[in-house]
Formats: sequence, C-alpha cells, structure tokens
Amino acid sequence: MIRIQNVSKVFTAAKKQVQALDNVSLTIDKGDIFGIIGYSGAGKSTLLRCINGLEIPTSGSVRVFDQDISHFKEKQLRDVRKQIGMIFQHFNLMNSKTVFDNIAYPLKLQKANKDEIANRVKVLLQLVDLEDKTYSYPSQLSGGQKQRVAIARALATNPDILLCDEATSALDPQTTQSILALLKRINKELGITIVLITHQMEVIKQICNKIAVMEHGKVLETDSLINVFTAPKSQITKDFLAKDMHYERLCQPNQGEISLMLHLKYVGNSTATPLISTLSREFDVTTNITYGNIEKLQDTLVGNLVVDLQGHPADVESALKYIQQHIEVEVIKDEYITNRTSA
Ligand SMILES: Nc1ncnc2c1ncn2[C@@H]1O[C@H](COP(=O)(O)OP(=O)(O)OP(=O)(O)O)[C@@H](O)[C@H]1O
Repeated sequence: MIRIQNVSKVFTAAKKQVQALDNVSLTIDKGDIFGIIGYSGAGKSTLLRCINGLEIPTSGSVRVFDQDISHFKEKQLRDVRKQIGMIFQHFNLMNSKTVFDNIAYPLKLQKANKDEIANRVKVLLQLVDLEDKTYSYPSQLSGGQKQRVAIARALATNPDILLCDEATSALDPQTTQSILALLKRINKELGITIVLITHQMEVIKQICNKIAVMEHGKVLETDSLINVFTAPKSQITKDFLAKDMHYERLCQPNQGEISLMLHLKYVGNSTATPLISTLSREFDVTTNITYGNIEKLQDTLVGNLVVDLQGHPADVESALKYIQQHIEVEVIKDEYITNRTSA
C-alpha cells in the first residue's frame, strides 16, 4: 500500500544543509498498524509527511496506492490526500468552530450536501463516543476528547490510511490507552491502515504489528513487532526496550564475587521454563529479579526478565552457560562488575 524506496530529503535552512532522511526504504502493507520510533530529530515527521506529499523527497520514490507521488503536482496531491487522514500531537482543531463544524469541515470542502454532512458527522461522533459534545467548542474539551474530535475529522472523508504524528504525546497515560484502543478499533473494524510516529516504545507495543527504528535520518531496522522485541539488532532499539523495562541493579556483589546483569527473553511456550529456581538450586549463585513481565504481543506471549546473577566467577560463568543452553539471553549494562575492595 505504501512503498518508500531510497528516499532522501535534504533541507536547506540559513545556507546550511540538513539531511533529514538518508536513503530510507520501507514497505507498509494494507491493514498494518506501522510504528516508526526514534528520538527527536531522527526524521520521523519528515518521513510521515512524505507519505501524504506534504514533503517532496530530494531523491527516491514514494509509492502510495501504487502511484509514485514524489513527482505529483499540487492538484494530484490534493486528490491523494483525500484518501489519507492525519492527526497531530496538538490536535490542530479550529477553536472558533464547534465539534460538529470541525468534523464537517473536510466534507464541506468536498461540497457534500447538508444532509450527507449531518449523517456522516453523527456516525463519526458515535464512533469516537462524543455525541454529547456535538455543539461544544474545543476549549470545553479535555485533551483526549480533542484528539477524538481530530480522529473523527481525519476519518470524515473515508480515508484508507491514517497518519498519526505523536498523537498521544500530549496525553496522560490513561487517556493514551483509550486513544490507542480507539485507533486499534478503527484499524480492525474499518480496515484503515495506520502509520504512527512516536518516541515511546509503550505506544508501539500496545498497537503496532510492524515497526521501524530511525536515527539520524536512517531506518536502522524494520520488522514485525515480535521480531524486533525478541531480537533487536541496533543499539538504539535495545536502548528503547531497556527504557521500557526500567531496570536497575538492586544490590552490589560481595567481595570477591562478580555480578552479571542479564536480560532473559522468553517467547511462546518457553515462558513456562522454571529456569530461575533451577539456577539457585543447581549453581552456587544468587539471582535477584530486577524486572519481569509477560505480555501478549500480537497473540504471542513474550516474557522479559532482567536478573542480577551474583557469585564467584566460575559459578556465574557456569550458570550463564546453562541459561544460554535453554533460552535467549543478553548480557546488559556492564559485562562484569567486580566488587574488589582495596586490600
Ligand atoms: N522545514 C525544515 N527546514 C529545515 N530543517 C528541517 C525542516 N524540517 C525538519 N528539519 C530538520 O530535519 C531533521 C529531522 O526532523 P524531523 O522533524 O523529521 O524529526 P523527528 O524525528 O520528527 O523529530 P521530532 O520528534 O522532534 O519531531 C531535524 O534536524 C530538523 O531540524
């Protein structure tokens, strides 16, 4: 549905050149909820804006609905944009217009008649559960309600694609959950392909089936959510995942012992492996669990356990070998921390 091939974008500002996108290639299929994650300045917004022709690549091609839009004229781009809705971090509603008029606006531009507009707005307000706010003004709404109005407006013209530019970044965690649930429902029930950009792994994890990780204008890796979560390739992806897990060392090893912080990854049935109890029983090591969770990602159980393994070097080595024979494990943070007090 969307095929981005070797796209680069260079901006020139104050006689300086900024390479916002550097040879980016991505494929987004119909029905995907595709998440693009990266830190500020990675090029996410520029890439998203290339999909609806708000930015034109310096080189490369952007194919949407099987047409290369990178050379389209403004009139052709306007037609393509009718099939692509967009929502933003700060909602971009018209404050002087009611909820009804905000949602009706794209329909009025399309010269729909009064009855068509009234019917369509009613359906959309039902979809986003805001019928009781039909004649309210944006200033009378909460952030989450404003984003619901923005979603209804973006869907007014029945688009096939919805682009979400940091759509939940200005919302509290609970409201974020409800907006993500709404996006998921829109994807499932209306078959709308969603492309979202974010700097929060939490958001990606909740709803995306595929993901791309960006840094300095480049896509470092792109794969299914499960593959990226269970076998991240780039350091920045590992950093995002680590941040999502909030782990830290709970205690320091005793004198002469070493400590190893490990990330154990369980996928599917291996979640049941009684590994930790075996470690304490069979090897002379202590294991402190500093983080643990099991979650369902796209119907697959994925478990993450961060343990601090402590003991004498030979025992820790044997325990590590044992773990490696059973599940995927990554040594995180410092490889070895030896607590040697000066003699
Ligand atoms: N119109 C522009 N003119 C000049 N430079 C730009 C323009 N738009 C973006 N840039 C630059 O391109 C780079 C990528 O910006 P972009 O907004 O795409 O990143 P981002 O990952 O979306 O960041 P953020 O999360 O902060 O929005 C940045 O260095 C930015 O300053």
